[in-house]
Amino acid sequence: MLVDSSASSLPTLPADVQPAVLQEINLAELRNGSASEQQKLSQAALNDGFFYLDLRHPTTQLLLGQVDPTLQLSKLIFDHSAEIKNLFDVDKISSLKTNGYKPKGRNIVNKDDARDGFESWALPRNGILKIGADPFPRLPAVKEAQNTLHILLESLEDVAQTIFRSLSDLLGLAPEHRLEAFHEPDKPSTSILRLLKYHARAQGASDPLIVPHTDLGSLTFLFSSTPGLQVLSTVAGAAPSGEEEWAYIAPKPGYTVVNLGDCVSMMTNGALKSAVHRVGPLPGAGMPERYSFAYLIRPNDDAVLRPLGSPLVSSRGGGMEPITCADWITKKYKVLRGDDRMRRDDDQVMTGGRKAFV
Ligand SMILES: O=C(O)CCC(=O)C(=O)O
Ligand SMILES: [Fe+2]
Repeated sequence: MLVDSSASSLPTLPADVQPAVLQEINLAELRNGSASEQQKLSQAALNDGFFYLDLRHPTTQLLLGQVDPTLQLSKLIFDHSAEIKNLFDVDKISSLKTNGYKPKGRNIVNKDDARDGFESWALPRNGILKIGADPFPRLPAVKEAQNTLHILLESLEDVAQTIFRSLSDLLGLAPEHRLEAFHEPDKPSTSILRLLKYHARAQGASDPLIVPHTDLGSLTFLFSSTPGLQVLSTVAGAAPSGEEEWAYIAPKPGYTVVNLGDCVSMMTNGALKSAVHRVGPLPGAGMPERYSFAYLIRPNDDAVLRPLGSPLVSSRGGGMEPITCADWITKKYKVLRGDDRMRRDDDQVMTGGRKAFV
């Protein structure tokens, strides 16, 4: 069966669940310099770390048109036998985990070593956009989808530039410190398209399917038509205590869910928020089978992450040692894989110290 994000048979959030209330930003208007859209982006970036981006304008139809074909590719890929998928084991074929397959259960979801409930497949932005000379071993199905993937990534790179411009204006950054200068579209980076398949789980188990985490990148564009994504709330709409601090982010057709990641948070000493999120079962309904994909934009390979000079960026305390994105990837994956269990700074690495990684 083909994946069709408009299919009415897809699960929805139970009616009594109050979803997170996020800013809704119109991309076409943001591009045109709309003050109200810039204001909403500032609010989202300084407070929530998550927002909805409206892609329904005629100028973004081409991008939106690649969403279902990408979900179809994802289904095709995960339908391969374990034997074939394991030939592309991400931990064997890619040192920085930018290309290949991760089977279900390889990552931890808590400090007791419980294991995740999803398969994922990383596709390297350098390979798809033909930047640099890294080898790009891939399945025939990926080769055949090259046109879709190229349009998807090129379009999202362009959207990211619009967001970086607006955030750099907000921060009042000097030209050489502007976020665009760290994310040049024609320079190599460790950006990836991550395809995800969550396995169905019967009602009852409460463990998340993916560990509470902040994203290892600068900006993430998320696409899924099935609920399950949750944000640890500073976001309006979520209750203030206990389990209920997790608010579901309802899928919104025609929109992408965008979140800020570790890199921009580190570059602004936490002024730009990288929100903790996870994927969990639906209340009273267990976990439905769920496909999603995320494009994680990361800084260029030569960028060093350290706080930038801005009136909004505090130069005091809380900042981390300067680090390259490659070193951050290595450090974070050690925690994620459970290689380096129970270190004192695990929660810092996984969730920016939000104590959500328990
Ligand atoms: O599947 C989702 O909705 C979220 C995936 C995610 O958080 C990630 O890939 O970093
Ligand atoms: Fe994430």
